[in-house]
Amino acid sequence: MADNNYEPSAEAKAGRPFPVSWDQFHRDCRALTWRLNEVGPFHAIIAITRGGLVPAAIVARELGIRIIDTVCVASYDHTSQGDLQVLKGVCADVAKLGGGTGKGLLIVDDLVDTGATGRLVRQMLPDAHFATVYAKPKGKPLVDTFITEVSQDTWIHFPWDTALSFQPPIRP
Ligand SMILES: O=P(O)(O)OC[C@H]1O[C@H](OP(=O)(O)OP(=O)(O)O)[C@H](O)[C@@H]1O
Ligand code: HPA
Ligand SMILES: [Mg+2]
Repeated sequence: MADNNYEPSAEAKAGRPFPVSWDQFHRDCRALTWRLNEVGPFHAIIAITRGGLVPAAIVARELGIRIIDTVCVASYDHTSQGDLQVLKGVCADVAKLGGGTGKGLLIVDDLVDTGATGRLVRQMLPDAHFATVYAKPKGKPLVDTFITEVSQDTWIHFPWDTALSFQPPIRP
């Protein structure tokens, strides 16, 4: 019997796959850092877990930043904005460095899609600089610096979520 409550995943809705290799991701993070180097200096980096952890490590290495905090966010249903839960906020030492509003702090995430996560962290730290590697049109206005824009119907496959596998030829 058909399941009438079936809700396709955000990935299935997006439809257009965009696989990113480790090499490409590293290159894109470096390109992002070149731009951020023009904006800083920053007192500390705040990685939005979990996707922001990898770019944050690369950006921190390139900019020589050693104070790194996390904002831990869990989204249970990616199809609506109300389902985000902050599991851990910015720690007091880092919040103090940003004067309470985030001034001089750099927030890093792998991408913005609908902008729900970005909106949440912006509310927490309105004066922080928000950087992502990739941006989709809906979330783009929330980001201060990003490297590559992809269409809203694209689903980015990050290297930590994927593995090499056989692909059938285009012409069978
Ligand atoms: O702009 P949005 O629609 O909020 O989507 C962007 C967020 O979604 C992904 O994280 P996800 O919540 O899937 O969790 P993860 O980082 O732990 O993989 C991504 O890492 C961003 O944080
Ligand atoms: O395009 C995406 N790829 C991976 N995770 C995501 N979370 C929201 N959008 C995406
Ligand atoms: Mg994330």
